[in-house]
Amino acid sequence: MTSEHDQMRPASTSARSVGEISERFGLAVPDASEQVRVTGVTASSADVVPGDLFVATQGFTSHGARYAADALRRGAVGVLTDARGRDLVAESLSASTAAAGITGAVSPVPVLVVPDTVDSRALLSELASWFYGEPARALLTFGVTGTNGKTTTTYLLDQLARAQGRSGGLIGTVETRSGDRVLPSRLTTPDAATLQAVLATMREDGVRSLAMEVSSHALALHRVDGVVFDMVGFTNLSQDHLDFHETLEAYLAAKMMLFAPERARRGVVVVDGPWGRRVAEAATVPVATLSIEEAGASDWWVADIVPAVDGSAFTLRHRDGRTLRTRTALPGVFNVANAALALTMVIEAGADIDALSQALDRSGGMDAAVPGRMEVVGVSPRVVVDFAHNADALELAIAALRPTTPGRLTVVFGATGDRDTGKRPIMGAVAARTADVVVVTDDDPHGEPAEQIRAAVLDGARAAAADAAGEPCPRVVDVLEIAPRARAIREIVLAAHEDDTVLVAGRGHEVWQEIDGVNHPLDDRVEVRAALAARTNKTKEHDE
Ligand SMILES: CC(=O)N[C@H]1[C@@H](OP(=O)(O)OP(=O)(O)OC[C@H]2O[C@@H](n3ccc(=O)[nH]c3=O)[C@H](O)[C@@H]2O)O[C@H](CO)[C@@H](O)[C@@H]1O[C@H](C)C(=O)N[C@@H](C)C(=O)N[C@H](CCC(=O)O)C(=O)O
Ligand SMILES: Nc1ncnc2c1ncn2[C@@H]1O[C@H](COP(=O)(O)OP(=O)(O)OP(=O)(O)O)[C@@H](O)[C@H]1O
Repeated sequence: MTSEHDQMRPASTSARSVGEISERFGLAVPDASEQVRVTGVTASSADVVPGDLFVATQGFTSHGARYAADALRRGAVGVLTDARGRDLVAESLSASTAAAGITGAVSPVPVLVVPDTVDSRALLSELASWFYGEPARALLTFGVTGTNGKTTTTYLLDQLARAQGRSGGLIGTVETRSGDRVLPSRLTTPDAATLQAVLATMREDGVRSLAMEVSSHALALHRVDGVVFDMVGFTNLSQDHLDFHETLEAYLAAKMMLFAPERARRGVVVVDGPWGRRVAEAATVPVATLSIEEAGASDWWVADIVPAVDGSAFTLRHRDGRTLRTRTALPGVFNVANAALALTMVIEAGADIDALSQALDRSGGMDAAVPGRMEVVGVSPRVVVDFAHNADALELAIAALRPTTPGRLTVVFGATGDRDTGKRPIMGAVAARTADVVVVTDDDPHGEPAEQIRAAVLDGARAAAADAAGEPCPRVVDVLEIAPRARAIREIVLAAHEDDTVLVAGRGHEVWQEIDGVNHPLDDRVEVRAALAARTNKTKEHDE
């Protein structure tokens, strides 16, 4: 494989000729090129493997056609692009020839041009799905959308597929998994060409069930147009990603696209909030409703939740009397919501509730561990690493840990640069309203000065801490600023008492911190373990 990145491609694909592609999609192409054989499709020059058709679309930062020379050098046998892209392909090739001299020049390839009336991203989806033989049809497909809980719910769906004896595939923020093959993911939902190649790989690997996260970006940018999910699920909606969607209404509208016949056959919607109720009402495919908060008002609901340090037991009930009692090892009521959604999706997709119940009893419940999601890295003091990176998730994560924290609850977190700036003070305020110690540090600053991001978070935290101090029952909240992040984690873990809880929020499974376009290694779990080890050594030295 010549790609810079690891990727999943099916070992065998039926080659299609350029003539076949141009005819199928009504694209003009020079006659002499019709016999050129295409063996793969990609939208990223860095991912090209020899024989690929390189689909060059207009992006937000550049036009893919600018990378045509790179794609050809890696073995692309054709380029599909729009009218502007055709000119850019020519520019890219002549610039590359000028730079390399005639001997290093890449040979021109057929360029298929998409008419102005056609959306190139939508065409990419349709083309990739057709090219790989509509691989989604070979799988039982589950798609999950919502602001929070997608990753967790897909891991739980994957576990349920395995409990039912089906080999599972997974696509989401943390990783992409086909049978035993695992790759770290670059996006939550991959671009259409990558997605269809992964689905074709799963079909080849004998995977029978797919659990996949479907982000709002993916829906808005046509990444999943080539899939009609057998079952889709909606977790919740709260403020996030407004740098992209601009308004919550537009964000909801993007999520809603999943609940239409073009994208899904059926769905399950958590209706514990106004947004979920709107999704259920406006869906144009049949949906079952699920509530965690209210019994009897929806098709399914959760009852008898018994929370514990190591997860919660709960009962899922249907209005027709069907029930299933099980447990999830993930802490917090919000994880009961994720577990109940996964169960309901599987049951609504046709699983027998009693057989499922027995399978779960045998395996000890829903014990899927999700990397960086409420991951307990230390027990005394308890140190939990979580991916909460918006106000709603942060509040719920802190609330989930409060009942089992005899001492003080500290939260260490920051906000990302260049993204949804409005959520920063809200996150600061939420943290100060719910934790005892708020430590504001850095997340991924991207291209923004880190101190500017921290200042916005601190504004919200300090205002809420002042409010807490003035309440009838005053609450003392310490608000600290410590950077960089590794130092914040180390200092807080070293200073914590044994009965305290430290929540390190926002980065979960991530292993790189991006500052000004440069990736620096940073894994919260590694930093926590190092701080815990330093703590142990300090205690030993003290005892000696
Ligand atoms: C807004 C957005 O989603 N942008 C994604 C989109 O970028 P774009 O279309 O603007 O592309 P571009 O960077 O202008 O480049 C134009 C074209 O040139 C191609 N190119 C570019 C460079 C190169 O060397 N060679 C090359 O061929 C690109 O593949 C692209 O087709 O397509 C790119 C290639 O697939 C993605 O890397 C990029 O994700 C950016 C980095 C991103 O941060 N996306 C986030 C916001 C995102 O998609 N997040 C969601 C949800 C997350 C969540 O719920 O928390 C997700 O699904 O991950
Ligand atoms: N059902 C839920 N409701 C609210 N918050 C949740 C829920 N499930 C998880 N969370 C919180 O959101 C964080 C992210 O969870 P998860 O990764 O499962 O969601 P996600 O939708 O995949 O997020 P992202 O798209 O950003 O990767 C968790 O670490 C937890 O703090």
